[in-house]
Amino acid sequence: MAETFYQKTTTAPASSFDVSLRPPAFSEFIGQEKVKERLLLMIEAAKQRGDVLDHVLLSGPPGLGKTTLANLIARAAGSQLHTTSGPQIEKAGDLAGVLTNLQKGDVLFIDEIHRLHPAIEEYLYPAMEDYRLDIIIDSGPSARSIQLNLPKFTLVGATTRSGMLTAPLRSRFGLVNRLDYYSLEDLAKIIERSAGLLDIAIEPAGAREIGSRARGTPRVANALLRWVRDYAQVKGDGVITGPIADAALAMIEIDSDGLDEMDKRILEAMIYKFGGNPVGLNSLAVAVGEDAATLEEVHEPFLIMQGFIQRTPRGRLALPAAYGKIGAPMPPPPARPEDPQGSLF
Ligand SMILES: Nc1ncnc2c1ncn2[C@@H]1O[C@H](COP(=O)(O)OP(=O)(O)OP(=O)(O)O)[C@@H](O)[C@H]1O
Repeated sequence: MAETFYQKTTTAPASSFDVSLRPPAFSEFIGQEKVKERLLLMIEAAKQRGDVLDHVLLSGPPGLGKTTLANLIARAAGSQLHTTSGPQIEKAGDLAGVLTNLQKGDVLFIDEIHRLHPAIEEYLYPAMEDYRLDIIIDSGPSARSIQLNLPKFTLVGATTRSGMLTAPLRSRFGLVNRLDYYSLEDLAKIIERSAGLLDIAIEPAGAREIGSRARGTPRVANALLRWVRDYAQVKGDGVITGPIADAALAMIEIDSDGLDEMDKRILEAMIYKFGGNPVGLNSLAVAVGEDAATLEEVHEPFLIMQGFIQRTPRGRLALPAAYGKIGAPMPPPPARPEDPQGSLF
């Protein structure tokens, strides 16, 4: 399946390693059962009707398989996949170029669709709804609109920030799917599958050890596997056992819950620098020296899911588990203003 020239994977951090491990069929895609079931049903129904698939939105933190699913949707539908991303479409002309290059039934994958410019997003509405593109050419008094008919196509949008998607865009997707973090069982299966493909000897305990520290994320699991393989080769006999995986991950400071140095720095800043008070995203980003978007898309969802922090209307708050993780004493409970020095009752 050839991919078009405008595929520049500047924003998608998939490496050639990721690509080589990408499941080639739904049957090899582990986990996310509900999402798979819905997609397969939708593909089957469209095939029975001889129709083109409806538009699909995939949301969730990075590395959970959105790009992989876009590939699988195109394959299962027997369609050609075209890939681009929100930031790559800078002008209406870029979008027109992409859309007019499509054939009937093709799948257009737009990664980071929440980063599309609002003016460009508006061109997408009639394209998605009526397979029509209205473009304005020229400006001033000679400005005029021309209408292009597009072939029926399927848009697969991926976003790590579904909250940033505008309501009109979201409502134009026939199916909206949120990908969840993977269970330890599924991650262990993914690691064993990847190890098989890469010819790495691994024991089930080794796969579980890596899986338990992979932040619920297949891309992280595969990256850790690669590191542990190197460690096993140099420090052991090449076989990834539980203790080898444990020692290898300790060496790169990934703890037993999968927290890395940045996660711990975030918890420390919240507790020590901000005194355990609610803190805003930007202040936190400055305090830990990390980009606010990375904090929000990568670290925060994982720390929330693990019960270390909470989002409140006043900002991010460290929970008791965070104090336990970094060995800080819990703050005293706040004084109750409605209970001044000795009430009468
Ligand atoms: N369910 C799965 N089973 C097996 N491997 C998986 C699964 N999901 C993802 N992977 C592997 O994890 C890696 C990352 O997946 P992918 O690139 O699809 O993530 P993504 O969600 O699109 O990330 P991003 O949004 O950051 O591009 C790939 O190597 C892929 O093969």
